[in-house]
Amino acid sequence: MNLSYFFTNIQRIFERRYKKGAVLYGRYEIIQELGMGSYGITYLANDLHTNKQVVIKQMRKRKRKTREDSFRREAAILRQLNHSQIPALYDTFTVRHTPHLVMEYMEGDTVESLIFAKGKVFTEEEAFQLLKQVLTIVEYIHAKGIVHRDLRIPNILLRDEDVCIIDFGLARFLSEQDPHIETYILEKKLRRQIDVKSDIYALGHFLLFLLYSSYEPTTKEERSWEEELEISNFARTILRRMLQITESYDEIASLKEDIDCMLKRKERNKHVIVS
Ligand SMILES: Nc1ncnc2c1ncn2[C@@H]1O[C@H](COP(=O)(O)OP(=O)(O)OP(=O)(O)O)[C@@H](O)[C@H]1O
Repeated sequence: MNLSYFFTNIQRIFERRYKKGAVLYGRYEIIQELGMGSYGITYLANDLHTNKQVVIKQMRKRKRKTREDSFRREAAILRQLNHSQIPALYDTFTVRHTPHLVMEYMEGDTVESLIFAKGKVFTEEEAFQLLKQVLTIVEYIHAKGIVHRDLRIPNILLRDEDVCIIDFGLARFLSEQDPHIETYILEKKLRRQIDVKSDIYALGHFLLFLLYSSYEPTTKEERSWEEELEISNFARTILRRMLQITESYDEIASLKEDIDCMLKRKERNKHVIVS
């Protein structure tokens, strides 16, 4: 027996992870495990009442108190959000003292798997077009008084032409405070502050991943993104503000305005070149 198989099985027993075919709460039949995050184990399941596929998140056992609070908060946040590009919360239940969330299954590819498994390449224009779609959803989330705090490539997925945002496990109401914020290192602080700027900062890194998808290294020497990426000056200026290298955007609306302006300029330049 190899070591990783051994540890997986120990964890399965300790966490009481469900196997394919298990029926939870007399209603949800497990199809497969999708992954184990820091707070929960996520499954794809079939809702036997509606015959629809759903996602079930089972709270992990360790650090019970923190995780229970986090599950309650995630449920409260999802309940506030009513948007076709955000998973709807369908149900919550507790079995054997373990809370579970049942939510909408957002079928599609995460941006992470598109880039790293499927080799998708984004041009500068495509990257900003995609970012604009994400921003429309994030603007809605902020308008509901919520900040996501985990806008990374595995949590943004593409379903046909639509973008979806998943995993609200770290989301917070903007009215809350994080008592540990001062103990975080700078990078974590910038991502986790309960402020809309954290989402803008995280989306700066999201944008870097999109732009790097078309990057071909010409030297082994590691350089900064500003040296490596060949992007327009306008794109660079926007990115610098998103990453808080220069004065940060205070809200999504002004970032969207800049992106619109940049995309319009690109469109005009295309016509100038053609005519
Ligand atoms: N509503 C959903 N629809 C479709 N897939 C989902 C949904 N929620 C989660 N997933 C998928 O389930 C897997 C596990 O997700 P989960 O959020 O539990 O953990 P994680 O992202 O691996 O870790 P962490 O939460 O610690 O970042 C991921 O591959 C994610 O894409």
